[in-house]
Amino acid sequence: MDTLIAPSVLAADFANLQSEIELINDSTADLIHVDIMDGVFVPNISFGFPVVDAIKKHAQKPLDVHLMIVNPDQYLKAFKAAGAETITVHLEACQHLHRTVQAIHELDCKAGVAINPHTNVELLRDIIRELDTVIIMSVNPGFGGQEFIEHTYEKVRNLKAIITASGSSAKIEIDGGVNMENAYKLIDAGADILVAGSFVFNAEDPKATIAKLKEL
Ligand SMILES: O=C(CO)[C@@H](O)[C@H](O)COP(=O)(O)O
Ligand SMILES: [Fe+2]
Repeated sequence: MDTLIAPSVLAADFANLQSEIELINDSTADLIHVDIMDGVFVPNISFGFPVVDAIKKHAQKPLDVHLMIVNPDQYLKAFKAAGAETITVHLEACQHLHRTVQAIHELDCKAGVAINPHTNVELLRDIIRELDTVIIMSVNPGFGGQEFIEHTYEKVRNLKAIITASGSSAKIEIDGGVNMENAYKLIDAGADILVAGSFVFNAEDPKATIAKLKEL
C-alpha cells in the first residue's frame, strides 16, 4: 500500500488558514491532520470547533482528527458534525476504550486510538480488530516541532506483528518529529500513514516536501 501523508495544521500559519488548507488541497497529501489539545490531557491548548469548522469549509481532503483531550466521549458527536472523517482518541484518556471506539463507529467515522511514547503496544492486542488506525506518538503529545523518539521503530514493528497475527486491517500512523531521515525507516518498519507538521510547514516549499515524503 501507498504510504499516506497527513500534514498537521498545528504547524500552519493560523492567520492565513485558508491558503494553508488550499496548499494541502493542491498537494499530494492524503489527509489533513487536526490536533485538538485541551490543556488538561496535554500541557497545551490548540484550538476548538470554530477553527475546525473553518478548516472543513476549505478542505478537499478528509479530516484526521487527533483528540488530545480528557472525556473525549463528550465531544465525539460535535467533531463528527464539524466534519471529522477519522476520530482518534488517546488510550490513556479513556476508561472504557472499547465503548468509545464503538461510539465513534456509530457516528460513521473511522476510529483511531493513539498511544503515548510510554504506552506499550501490547495494550492494543484486545481491541486491534475494532480499529481503523493506531497513532503511535513519536514525541510526547502537546507540541509540534519536537525531536523524534528513536524507540518508535521498535514499537511499529511490534504493533505490525500484533496486527498481522490478529488479522486486523488497522493502519499504523506515526505522529511527531517525522522528517525525511526517519520517514523511510518508519515505512520500512511498517508505518502506513505519516503525520508531518513543522517539517512540511517550515519548509521553503511545503508542497514539494509533501511530494518527497509521498514518493518514499
Ligand atoms: O499531535 C501532535 C503533537 O502532539 C502532532 O500532530 C504534531 O502537530 C506534529 O508536529 P511535528 O512534530 O511534525 O512538528
Ligand atoms: Fe497529532
